[in-house]
Amino acid sequence: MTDPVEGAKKLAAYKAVDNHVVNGVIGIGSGSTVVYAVERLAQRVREEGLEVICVPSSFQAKQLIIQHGLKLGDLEMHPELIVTIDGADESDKDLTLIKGGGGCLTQEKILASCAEQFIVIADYRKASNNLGEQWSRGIPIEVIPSAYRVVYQKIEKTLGGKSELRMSGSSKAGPVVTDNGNFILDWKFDGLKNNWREVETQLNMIPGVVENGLFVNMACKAYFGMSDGSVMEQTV
Ligand SMILES: O=C(CO)[C@H](O)[C@H](O)COP(=O)(O)O
Repeated sequence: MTDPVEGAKKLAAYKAVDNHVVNGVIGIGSGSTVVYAVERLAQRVREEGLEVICVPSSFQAKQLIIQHGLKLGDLEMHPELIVTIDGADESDKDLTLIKGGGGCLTQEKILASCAEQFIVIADYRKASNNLGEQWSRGIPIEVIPSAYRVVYQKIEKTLGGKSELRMSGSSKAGPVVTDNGNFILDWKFDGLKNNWREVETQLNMIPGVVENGLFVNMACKAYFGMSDGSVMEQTV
């Protein structure tokens, strides 16, 4: 693989799957790094007879599971997961994450909360000391469509910063619509906030907010693929 970023994603994903997946029910996150995790899972199923049921966090994850011929499950049938493996947009020194760059934060947080172990896989660009150092697109917040304006006004009034409604771009006129039929606000917070747990709670207390992309005290380990071909492991 010549692209260093893609190579780094693959290294992290393969190592996490090798170190953490045993027979059982697995949560599958979303994004481009997770593609490699599903690829490795499918290899292990073929080569080692690994027996896993995969619970997806998004339409994309469901498609990946099906395309690789893996067993598909859901939280109604399998509310307890041995591990969830997912990417991140940024991860700080405490493994507090920003997630939701792909708009799937709500299901991703649910799957993370149902797992004995929540493992992060990412390339070297995602590791930082403090949130906001690497990821400049803000904290994604899933909102009920009719409330997007009142939510962003309330966020700006209580927490400052600036929010933007995420737009679809050239493929469709209008805003991004999540797998749940909602909108996404990207909140660019001002400066450094220290107490992310409090911020996460404050955001979720605003009527109209479905969930936000701050994952606090959820991840137990992160694997970062590095540009030199190594994998940096971070544990809390
Ligand atoms: O939170 C997510 C999607 O909602 C992704 O995990 C996050 O955006 C990272 O994606 P990628 O692996 O493509 O860098």
